[in-house]
Amino acid sequence: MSSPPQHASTRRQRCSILSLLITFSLFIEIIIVVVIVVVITIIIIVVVVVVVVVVVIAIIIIIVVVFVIIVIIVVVVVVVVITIFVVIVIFAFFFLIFVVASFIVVNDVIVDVMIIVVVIIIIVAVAVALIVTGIACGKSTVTAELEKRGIPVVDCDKLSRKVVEPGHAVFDKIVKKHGEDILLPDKSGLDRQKLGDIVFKDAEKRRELTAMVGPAIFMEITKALLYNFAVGTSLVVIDAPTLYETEHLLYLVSEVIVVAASQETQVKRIKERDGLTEEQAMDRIKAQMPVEEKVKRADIVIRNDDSLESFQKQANEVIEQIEAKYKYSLFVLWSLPGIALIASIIVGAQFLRR
Ligand SMILES: CC(C)(COP(=O)(O)OP(=O)(O)OC[C@H]1O[C@@H](n2cnc3c(N)ncnc32)[C@H](O)[C@@H]1O)[C@@H](O)C(=O)NCCC(=O)NCCS
Ligand SMILES: Nc1ncnc2c1ncn2[C@@H]1O[C@H](COP(=O)(O)OP(=O)(O)OP(=O)(O)O)[C@@H](O)[C@H]1O
Repeated sequence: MSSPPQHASTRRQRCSILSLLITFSLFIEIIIVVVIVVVITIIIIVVVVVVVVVVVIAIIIIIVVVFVIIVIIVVVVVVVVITIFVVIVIFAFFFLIFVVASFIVVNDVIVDVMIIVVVIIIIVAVAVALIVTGIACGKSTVTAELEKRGIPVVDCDKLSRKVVEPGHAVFDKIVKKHGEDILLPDKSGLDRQKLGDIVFKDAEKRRELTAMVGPAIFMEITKALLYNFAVGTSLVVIDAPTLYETEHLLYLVSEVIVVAASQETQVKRIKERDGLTEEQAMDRIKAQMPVEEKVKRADIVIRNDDSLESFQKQANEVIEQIEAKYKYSLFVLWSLPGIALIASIIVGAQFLRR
């Protein structure tokens, strides 16, 4: 009768071992799950932190790089602008010294240097178109239209009149060379027709006269161009009938416009306009390079053998063409240094007066 209780106790023992095992395995499972959850959470946190850190660093790097690039661009632009401005102001100041000095000391070297400096300024800064014609081909008609449109015209024939007025050194040289007979009866100036009759007949005398008058005309042209540079003009037209004969101006110009007419037309117009004889007209025409030769070298040709209306129409088309081409040529860039140049002239003049 003792065996059944033994079985019961054994079963109980087994049951308690089994429940212990189950509890233990549950415990282990819970620990494993907790460990897994903790590990996954840590991994997620680490990944999120790493991603956030990387993104933040990337944003910071991008901001820094963009900022550095902007700073570099700003610094470069400021340095370049200041450098250009300072160079031009210094340049303008030294140029002024040349100008004033050349008025005080008439020294050929200074004048030459000055001219080279002006020529460089003008080539860089101002578009210069040039009108060339034979005598009575019609350039005054074109220049009148240019002036109507506000385009400055430097008229070499007018300048050649100005530099031989009494009181100018060139006037004295011409009188010294040709004697007082070359003066008007009241001695108020040169008898231009008389002088013309002499020089248009004689190539050597014409060459001598050009050598006397030419440098003074060239100085006047450079002064006029410098003035236009200083006030920021983008296009200047030089009216130079004898451009191809003298050639100096060719280095300055961006565009050569030739106004051409046949020889018969020239003679007819000279006779009508100036009251000269056929022979006097031919002397003047022959003194110049043939118009057709000039036509060959031109950039733009305007023919003037027909009616005034058709000539004016052509001239207007050409003017519109060059006006559009050079409308904005460096105006903005150069008007400021131009003002600096004028300021330098005032300061320099006071400096030299001391
Ligand atoms: C000889 C001068 C006094 C005659 O004066 P005038 O009033 O009678 O004529 P004007 O000056 O209007 O000239 C008439 C025509 O001849 C042309 N011309 C003038 N000088 C020259 C020259 N040396 N060679 C060729 N053509 C000339 C002009 O361009 C114009 O088309 C005058 O032309 C003069 O001083 N010329 C020398 C200066 C010069 O070379 N001028 C050219 C323009 S830059
Ligand atoms: N198409 C035309 N028809 C008729 N007359 C004209 C025509 N073109 C110009 N003329 C006249 O011919 C003359 C010469 O013209 P303009 O004075 O314009 O020539 P220019 O080239 O300036 O002469 P110069 O070289 O002597 O200074 C003027 O009297 C002008 O009125």
